[in-house]
Amino acid sequence: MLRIALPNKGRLAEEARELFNDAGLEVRVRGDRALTASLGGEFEAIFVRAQDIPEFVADGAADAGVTGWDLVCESGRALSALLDLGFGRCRVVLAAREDSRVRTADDLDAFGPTGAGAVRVATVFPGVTRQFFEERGQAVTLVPISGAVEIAPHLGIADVIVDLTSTGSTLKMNGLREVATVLESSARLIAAPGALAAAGETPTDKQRALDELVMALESVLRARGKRYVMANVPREALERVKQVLPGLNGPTVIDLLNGGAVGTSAYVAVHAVVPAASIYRTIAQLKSLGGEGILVTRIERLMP
Ligand SMILES: Nc1ncnc2c1ncn2[C@@H]1O[C@H](COP(=O)(O)OP(=O)(O)OP(=O)(O)O)[C@@H](O)[C@H]1O
Ligand SMILES: O=P(O)(O)OC[C@H]1O[C@H](OP(=O)(O)OP(=O)(O)O)[C@H](O)[C@@H]1O
Ligand SMILES: [Mg+2]
Repeated sequence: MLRIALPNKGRLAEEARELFNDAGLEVRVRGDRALTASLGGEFEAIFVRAQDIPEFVADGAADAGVTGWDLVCESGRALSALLDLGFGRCRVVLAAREDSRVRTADDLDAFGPTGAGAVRVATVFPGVTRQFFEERGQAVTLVPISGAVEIAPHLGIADVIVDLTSTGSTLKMNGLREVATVLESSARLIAAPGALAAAGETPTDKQRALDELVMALESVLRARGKRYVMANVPREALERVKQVLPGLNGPTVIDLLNGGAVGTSAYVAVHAVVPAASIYRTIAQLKSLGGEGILVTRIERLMP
């Protein structure tokens, strides 16, 4: 049995569950507040706080987990990210009051009447923050707090903060200016390196299950940004159509057998996988090349 730790609530919970569902690992919860669930086959989920997942995976309480990279870094544990899951994108940043003189991290050196070392940094990421300033050779005083960090500079308990941002609206709303990026984060699938080989169960079974999980999630993530396009296009426009539809290995071209001999029909069907972001342009280009019966569908999984 491969046990996977998933966030029970908060920013990452819903998208993690959706991704696993899309990959065929349907979360079958026994009740509203159940802490474990079967994912079918040899997979089971435990639902815990995103903050605790790095510890659980590092200690072997779970074989793999889904959590934010920021939390993995903060834990300081040796964990590998097997996959970037693409959601929960945010940054840990250094921010100062808009009305302060601090515009870059270097400005902290000249901060305050007592000089370097006097800068107080409020954060829920003391580990990541300490490492950031250590690497820069700057002495700071950490003010660890557990939430609502943005208010600290206005309360006079800190000069700057290190906190999460994505759209930037919380910083702005609180009169703060982003000064430097400390860390870029997104949700990752994590595992402890070498842990599966040491587990009681036949190591190859767990490792194989984990490999299958990675492949299943990867194929769903790859498919999300793509669309499958089908169209009937004039045979004489085929070369230009190929420019529009590069596809994975170029489009699949299928003869339309409307009574005539193979290779003689005026139209051919073309199928291709294209980036979802430019689908509107692909359709317009196919249209202008005489394309008809254009059909676009989502793809569930994609394995190259
Ligand atoms: N604004 C955001 N945009 C994108 N991802 C975010 C954002 N805020 C947090 N995250 C990601 O989600 C993770 C969990 O944050 P979440 O808000 O769910 O928990 P929390 O508020 O830190 O803790 P809790 O609500 O359990 O007390 C973060 O560590 C980060 O990886
Ligand atoms: O740049 P933005 O898009 O404004 O996002 C940043 C905010 O999002 C997170 O808080 P969240 O909304 O998760 O609330 P929380 O403080 O209860 O965790 C984070 O702690 C920031 O406060
Ligand atoms: Mg939050």
